[in-house]
Amino acid sequence: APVELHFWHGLPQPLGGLLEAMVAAYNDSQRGVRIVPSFRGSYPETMVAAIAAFRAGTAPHIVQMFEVGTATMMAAGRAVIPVHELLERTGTRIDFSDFLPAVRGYYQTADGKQASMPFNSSTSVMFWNKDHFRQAGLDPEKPPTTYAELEAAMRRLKAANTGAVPFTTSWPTWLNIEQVSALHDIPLATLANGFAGLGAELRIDNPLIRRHLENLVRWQSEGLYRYGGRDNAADALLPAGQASIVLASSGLRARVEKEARFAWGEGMLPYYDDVPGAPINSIIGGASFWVMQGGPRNTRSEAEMRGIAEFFRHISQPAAQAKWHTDTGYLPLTRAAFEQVKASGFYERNPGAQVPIEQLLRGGRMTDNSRGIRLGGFVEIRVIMQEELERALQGQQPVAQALANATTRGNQVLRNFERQNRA
Ligand SMILES: O=P(O)(O)OC[C@H](O)CO
Repeated sequence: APVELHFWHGLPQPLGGLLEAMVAAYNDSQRGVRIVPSFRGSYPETMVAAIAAFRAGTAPHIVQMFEVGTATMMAAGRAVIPVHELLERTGTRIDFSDFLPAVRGYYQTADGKQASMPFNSSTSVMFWNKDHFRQAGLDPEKPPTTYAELEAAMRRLKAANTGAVPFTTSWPTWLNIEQVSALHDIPLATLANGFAGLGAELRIDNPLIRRHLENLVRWQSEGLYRYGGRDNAADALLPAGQASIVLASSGLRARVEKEARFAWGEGMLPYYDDVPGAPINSIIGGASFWVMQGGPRNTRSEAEMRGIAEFFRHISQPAAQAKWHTDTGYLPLTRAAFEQVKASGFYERNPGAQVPIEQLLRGGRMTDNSRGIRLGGFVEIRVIMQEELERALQGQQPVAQALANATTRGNQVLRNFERQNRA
């Protein structure tokens, strides 16, 4: 009988279905392994469930974890089998040198060892409703590129009475704090956003982030911006025709393709053009796959380890990568897959689908501020930032207060994490 491997994921539809179809095709392609996928709710819910299951001795073999949980998983000790160890122990070769450095590096330890298996990496982009642009007398083929242009476009859209709010952002902190910091080459935290070790402190209370969040509050009061809720809740607004411009994960493309009943485009994130040197590259989002022990007294067998390693080798191949990228809008993670998709003419047939890659390479100089974020307890810190931002948007506190509070509370989480992990 084949080895059965449990795989928990956190992707909503239609992405979850595409992921499960990928797994089903793999199951059909060989006899040794059967992977059993199961949807466990949002990324944060999946993370909490996997950690609790480890304690109970019932953890899945593989769990999909968003990038925000990376430092936490790296510190999870015995619960996790690092990918480099899995590959060594099973004698499996995966050529990580062909992976995009921004992706591979996000999931590597300080000494360059692969901790988790990159899979659905995204970056954030802009989707816009071309029909609404036409109604507003805007060029539907020219999305705003700067925040000044965005504001002008929002006013035109509002005046056109399209029935939709002009602008919204999904993943509120990813888009409005984390990506804004990266694009403008400004630190989110000290110690290279945490990559240089424990002991980092938040630096989000700075003039650029204050200015941006104050803009959101102002735009909201003028009916130009709508806060769409925490995490990916605002994803629904663009495909439903309820928002004309959304900043969201490039992985939203699959849903827009499926649900939008209007012409739409995919473009780069806007930036503040009076910030010298901006914009540089955006950071990745999305998730990677972590290998877990079953529990404190439930370790994996050699056959299970071999099965997981084989599956990881399979998903690193150009064919699997290219299919996932073109089906969903997530990045092609290897150069080989990108070349294959380019040669197929896919980007000519699907304008905008190359934007995430171009934006990830924009500026050509990744810095400590645009490499990514490696902060312990970042899942919790995001909740704190969302809470404080919400209070500002509800008029309960000025943005300056929200940033001061988020910094104090977030730094407390960082200090606790440091204390628990220094030993
Ligand atoms: O929607 P995803 O999968 O690209 O994830 C978006 C963010 O990275 C989550 O932190």
